[in-house]
Amino acid sequence: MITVTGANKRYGSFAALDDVSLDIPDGSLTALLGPSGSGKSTLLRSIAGLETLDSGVVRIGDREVTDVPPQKRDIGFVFQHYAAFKHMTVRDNVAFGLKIRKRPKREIAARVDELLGIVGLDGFQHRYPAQLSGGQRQRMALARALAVDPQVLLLDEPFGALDAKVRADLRTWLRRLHEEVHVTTVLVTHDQEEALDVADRIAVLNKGRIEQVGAPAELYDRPANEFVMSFLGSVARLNGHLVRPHDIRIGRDPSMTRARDEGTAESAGITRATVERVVPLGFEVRLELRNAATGEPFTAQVTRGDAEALQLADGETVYARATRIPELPVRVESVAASAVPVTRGD
Ligand SMILES: Nc1ncnc2c1ncn2[C@@H]1O[C@H](COP(=O)(O)OP(=O)(O)OP(=O)(O)O)[C@@H](O)[C@H]1O
Repeated sequence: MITVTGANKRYGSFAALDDVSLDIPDGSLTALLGPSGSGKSTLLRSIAGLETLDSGVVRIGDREVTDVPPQKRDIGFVFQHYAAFKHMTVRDNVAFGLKIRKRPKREIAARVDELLGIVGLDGFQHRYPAQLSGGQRQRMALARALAVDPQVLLLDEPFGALDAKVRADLRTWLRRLHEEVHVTTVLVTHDQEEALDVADRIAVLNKGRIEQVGAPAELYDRPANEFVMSFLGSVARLNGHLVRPHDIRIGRDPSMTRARDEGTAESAGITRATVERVVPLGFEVRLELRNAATGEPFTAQVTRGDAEALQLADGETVYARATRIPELPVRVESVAASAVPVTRGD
């Protein structure tokens, strides 16, 4: 277990970490997710010992490490831009930590071969870093971080500099690696899809504070507040409620929800909207709509079958109704406003 308790870090008057407490269970893959500047890297670097907290305590396992230097914390660390030793082969880069620990040569050779197999770099032993692709270089970085059998693996946007396809491949690969190696892993990312895809726990950060911690599905389905809900996926605002685009039903006329029996379209929670764009996304279709009453744009996601049945075209009028409205403890006026600190949950 990694435990951070009451962590504070200021740069001048700016609070990068504002009384952060977080438990990271053994063997988990926890993502620190938040917008740029929310304090994710500062928190990770504090766990690594690369940053000194103004106050607060960091524990790794049963050891308090708050004042322990990074090299004595039993951690592996991978940055976005991994600084490999350019003049060393892949094999020597991965072996580096073991060599300085003066492990027997045979043990080092066996461990390096094993790791290169795990990260899918068999046969690349004798290449130099410049002869690897970006994705291969990051996998070498992971092998190097894992070589010394750290108690904890800390990853700061490790795939951040790679293109979308390579990122997606490496995500799948990291998840499999974690299933195999099971080292407690903390991953910093600003990409909600990456966090939902890879992590078994997510801590959402905003302005130096933790908004919510939980399993991905828990955060997605039961967000603690509008910030978490907006950050974990697309949202639309219908009749003052934040809803997911796939929780919106679209019809050609207001009676689609038995509104006639219940009163006017507005009282039944139906929104009149204009179709601005119909965007096919494979199985689903994204509808870009504009609220006829407020002029606000929003999107709805429907199946291709539903879209075809509706025969939608740009400029047409449709009616939208939320089929599911998550209960949020705090309501604010707009999605944009949810980025200001209103949602502390305390
Ligand atoms: N050495 C420093 N001096 C001054 N301010 C700093 C320093 N390091 C970080 N900050 C500020 O602290 C805040 C948090 O930074 P941090 O790097 O933890 O954010 P982040 O969530 O990781 O963002 P990003 O995804 O952009 O890296 C930012 O506003 C940043 O400008």
